[in-house]
Amino acid sequence: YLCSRIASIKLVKLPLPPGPKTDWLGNVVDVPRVRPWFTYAQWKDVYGDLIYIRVFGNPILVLNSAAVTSDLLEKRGVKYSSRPVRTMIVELIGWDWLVSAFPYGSRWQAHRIMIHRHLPPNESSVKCHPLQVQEGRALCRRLLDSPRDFRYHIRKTAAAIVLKMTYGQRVGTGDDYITLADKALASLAQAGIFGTFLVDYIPLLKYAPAWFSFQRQALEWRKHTREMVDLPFATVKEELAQGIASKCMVSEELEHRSGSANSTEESTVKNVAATMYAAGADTVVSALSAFFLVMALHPEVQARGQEDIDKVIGHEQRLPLFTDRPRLPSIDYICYEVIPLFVISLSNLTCFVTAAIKMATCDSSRVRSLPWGLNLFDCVPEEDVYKGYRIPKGTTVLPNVWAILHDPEMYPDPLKFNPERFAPENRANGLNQLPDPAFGFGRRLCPGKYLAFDTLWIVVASVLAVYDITKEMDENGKPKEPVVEFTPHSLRLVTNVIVDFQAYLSVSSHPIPFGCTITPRSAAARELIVQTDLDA
Ligand code: HEM
Repeated sequence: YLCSRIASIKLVKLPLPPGPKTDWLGNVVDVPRVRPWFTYAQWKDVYGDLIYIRVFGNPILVLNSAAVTSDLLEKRGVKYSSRPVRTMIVELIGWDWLVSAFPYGSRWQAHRIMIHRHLPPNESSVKCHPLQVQEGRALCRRLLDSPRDFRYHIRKTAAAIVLKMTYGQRVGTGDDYITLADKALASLAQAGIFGTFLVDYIPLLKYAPAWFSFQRQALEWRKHTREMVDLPFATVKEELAQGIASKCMVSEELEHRSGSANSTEESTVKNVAATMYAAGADTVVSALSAFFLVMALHPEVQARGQEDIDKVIGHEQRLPLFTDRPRLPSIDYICYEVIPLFVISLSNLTCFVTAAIKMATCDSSRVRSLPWGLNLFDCVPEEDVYKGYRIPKGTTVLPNVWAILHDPEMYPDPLKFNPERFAPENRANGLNQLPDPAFGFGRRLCPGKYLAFDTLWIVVASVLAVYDITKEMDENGKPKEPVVEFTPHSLRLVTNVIVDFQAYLSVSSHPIPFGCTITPRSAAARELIVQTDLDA
């Protein structure tokens, strides 16, 4: 007992990690509301890779390099994988089913195991490939009919893959679910910012009578949140009872239990399915939108990808398949370089920040990224010591993914959009590592990583095989520069997020609406789009 007392006294004496000065309330005053990750990256020169700040009294530790992120979130994953419970969002509005918001523990683990049954942790989910090929082709068809609606089409593509996989629903019949999910996800956008409601600061207020306005609001949102989880699940259950259910995650899990799932098992299936949609649809939309934007801006990159596709399959008069992938590395490079362009968020901390970024709009200055931010994150459940610093219990940890993916020592000329950086000859000495930090770290690493990347790959390959993406023309026939800015996050679809401190984390960012022209590359390409079977 004495030893542990002495150890804890010693711990208290250890210094906190360095960080900027605080005001008399203990808050850091000069954290910008917009793109704080840039400021954190700049503070690296002054304070180093670990920066400790306080906001509204809450301790926050920013991790500014891949090395410290790996040390804490990966090597000490047991301590650094939890999430704080947020009163308004989780307890009152009912986002208690969102796996990405679960505190670390056995409940999270049971859900995670089920996710891995359907999304293998270290490899592509090959059984999803036919669906992804099909949706890539369907997208090409839709683009032919109404190319100007490309944003709407890619949203359908992303939703279709996750919906079919989880609930066996096709988009069309699944559109109702998309609307339902949008309504629920909108509550995250509106209530997610920590502090929007007083109950975030004073959790005891959750016991306030139902006539309080925040309670009424929470109740209304709760209805949508519950419906998002319950309704599609009930539909699959009903279809199973009638013997007409398609093969999908929910039907497989329920069949596996031969209809005798207990209520805990049933709720695990429900939660996992709804989380996959919440986590997987909007993030992929961000990626695909960013792809169209950079293709309009970088015709030379597009031409290089098309040239490779033509060499590999052009003469076969067909659209790409996953089996072509080993021979089409340039498509992989484009996808890798697109990933740091959009933001995902995740997190129990968050933002609402204007992640609007000026990406390069002209030939000379190409910016490789930006609206990105800090990856989500974890709260420390017990005091820890790292590099001689004390990390207090309850500290929220923010890995600054932007800084990691734009570290000039790792990614030379990091703001240049340059897919070729990922070619083997440019990756010697640990340079230009794949942008894996975009998918998180350690035990909470995104389980949809391979699914997401495969979707991106097949869409990029299919679209480039048959379309040219160019800037729109103005009334004088001159190219119009697309608006190159990113939203702080999608107002309608905020995925994966438990939003916390305003200006501390970015959620999910999309390019703000921009125009581009999408035309078939040739008459043969048009014919190919029309003639190709959707099924691979
Ligand atoms: C480009 C697309 C995507 C990106 C960039 C992305 C990124 C992330 C990140 C950064 C996290 C948090 C990881 C952490 O806490 O360290 C996460 C969590 C998660 N993602 Fe993704 N994701 C994407 C697509 C998907 C897809 C398609 C799915 C599934 C269909 C998915 C399912 C999940 C789930 C279930 C979690 C929660 C994991 C947990 O808390 O244990 N994601 N994602």
